[in-house]
Amino acid sequence: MPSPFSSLSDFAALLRAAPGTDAAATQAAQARDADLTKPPGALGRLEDLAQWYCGWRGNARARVTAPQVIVFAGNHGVVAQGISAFPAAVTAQMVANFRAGGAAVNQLAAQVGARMDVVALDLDRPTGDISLGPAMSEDDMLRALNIGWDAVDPATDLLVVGEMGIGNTTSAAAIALALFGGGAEGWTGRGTGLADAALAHKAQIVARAVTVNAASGAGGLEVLRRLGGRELVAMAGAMARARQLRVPVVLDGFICTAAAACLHAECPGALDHAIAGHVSAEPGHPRLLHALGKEPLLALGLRLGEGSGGVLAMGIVQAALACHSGMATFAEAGVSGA
Ligand SMILES: O=C(O)c1ccc[n+]([C@@H]2O[C@H](COP(=O)([O-])O)[C@@H](O)[C@H]2O)c1
Ligand SMILES: Cc1cc2nc[nH]c2cc1C
Repeated sequence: MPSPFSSLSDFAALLRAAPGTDAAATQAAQARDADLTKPPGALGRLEDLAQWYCGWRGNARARVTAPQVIVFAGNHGVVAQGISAFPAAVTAQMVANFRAGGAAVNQLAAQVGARMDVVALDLDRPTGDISLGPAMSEDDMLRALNIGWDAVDPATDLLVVGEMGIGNTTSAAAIALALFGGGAEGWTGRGTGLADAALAHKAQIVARAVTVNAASGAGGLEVLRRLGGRELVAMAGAMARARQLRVPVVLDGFICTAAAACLHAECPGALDHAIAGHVSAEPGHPRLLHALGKEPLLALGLRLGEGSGGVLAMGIVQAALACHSGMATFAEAGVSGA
């Protein structure tokens, strides 16, 4: 199928024209919820989740039957500045591990019955060092957006986009700083486990990246092009495709949320089909979720990426829909109402 966008402004127009929820399905799901054999509200956030999901799927009695996780991988020129505890070679090595089934996300995807795809983006051609200039050209960004867009299975009904990219917490922190301001220190964390001395240096690199790229106040897609990585761009492309298909998205950690925040900055409402799966231990993540108005489902101290926290939260969404769509009503079960 030919790409539906051939410029960043085409892509932005697609975001603005994206579909919303089905109000009738939401209403019918609310009515069903009120009839189920439980005290009103007793399933807490599971009830909100189920109604939200039914609205996006246009089905008042929906279930999650075809979840998908896509792990995008990219390499980052800024690694040359000494901002990660691990060498860039680990990105490709972990891609091999994902493909062999040996990573954490492989085990978690199997737990929830999710299809898992691994997409490596030009690992032997890292992005430009963002502390010196833009990460990528518009052409490069369009390629990565298209790769993300095409990676979504049109038959999926719940999507997690995960990532692998040594150095990408520096990109994510720079994106957060450019979009939401404040000091670089507040958005900069240890990533894979940086020591104290290197952490202060990393915050300086984050601040420099935003200044050098004049990224504060630039549009969301421009911020993503100048400060992102190919895996972040592909995640944004996949999340936009999911929206077009009315497929709900579960966000993962700091990097995934930074990619998502660029869509939100470009087009407010672009993340209405997305929920926060978890809050990671990276200190910028709770701040970013707060800025996006997203309440995480889980808080387990994860700081792995790969889609791991998002996939765990998929299990909660599946459970919410199993209750909503499988429970008996008071009338069906012969249970007396209040
Ligand atoms: O998801 C998160 O919140 C998260 C927090 C810290 C690290 N990571 C993962 O660690 C890698 C980036 O860390 P770093 O230190 O190399 O920037 C990348 O592969 C991410 O998947 C992920
Ligand atoms: C080993 C390793 C696994 C990862 N998975 C996601 N990011 C990662 C970073 C490292 C270093």
